[in-house]
Amino acid sequence: MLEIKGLRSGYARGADILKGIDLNVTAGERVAIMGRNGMGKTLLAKTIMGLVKPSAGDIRLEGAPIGAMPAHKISNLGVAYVPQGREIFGDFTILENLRMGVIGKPKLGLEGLEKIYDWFPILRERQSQRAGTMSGGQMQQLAIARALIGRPKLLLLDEPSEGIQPNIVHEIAEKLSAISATEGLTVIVIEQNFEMVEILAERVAFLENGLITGESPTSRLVAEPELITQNMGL
Ligand SMILES: Nc1ncnc2c1ncn2[C@@H]1O[C@H](COP(=O)(O)OP(=O)(O)OP(=O)(O)O)[C@@H](O)[C@H]1O
Repeated sequence: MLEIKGLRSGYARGADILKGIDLNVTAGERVAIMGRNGMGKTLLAKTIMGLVKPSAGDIRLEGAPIGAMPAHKISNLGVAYVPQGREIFGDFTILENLRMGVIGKPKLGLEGLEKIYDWFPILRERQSQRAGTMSGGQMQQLAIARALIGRPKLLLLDEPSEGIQPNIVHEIAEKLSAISATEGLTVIVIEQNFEMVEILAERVAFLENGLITGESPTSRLVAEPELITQNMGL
């Protein structure tokens, strides 16, 4: 459903950090992108989302070229992004934050809210409270829920385990796997934390020096964990 070929991209003109990314993700698949800090994982997510324009290469979503599209159009085609750091509006209530997930989507209202609340019951319980009062794990659930309420086909997550306690990391990974399985949601997760990757992703692609330098089924990395450090150039 997502085909990336020869993708080059950078934050500054003429300084490409991604130097020819090739990556194919099939519908309903859950793929993790792992790599050392500063390798351009966030840039890859931002480029797929249309927040940074590629300087070369091709990105296709279900066959349609999206590389030159602005972010709101890509969002309307069914791609959602949960950024690193979550970007929750702490002064707004949980429900108000969820409403933001359907802004700019004229065909969607809050009809998906009950399903979202069934997936993340803490958000139902606390819907009228200010989001800034929640724990890191609860805020991450809210950020994911805000992305899901727009009914994406492809969900991009950037370091969702950051700043979250291990038991909540497991819970979020299991929840996302279940949602992906029941809804056919395709997931690309940028993640350094293998505990989340192990539960959530079926396959790992390693990003090193601007290229995808290796790929492996997650099960193989569980059996041979030394492959993780080798592939990450550590
Ligand atoms: N807004 C920006 N303008 C210019 N350079 C940037 C900007 N944001 C990040 N960079 C640099 O671009 C490179 C790639 O950053 P990016 O955040 O995409 O990597 P990453 O693999 O996601 O790293 P991390 O795991 O630390 O978030 C890094 O060297 C970073 O310092």
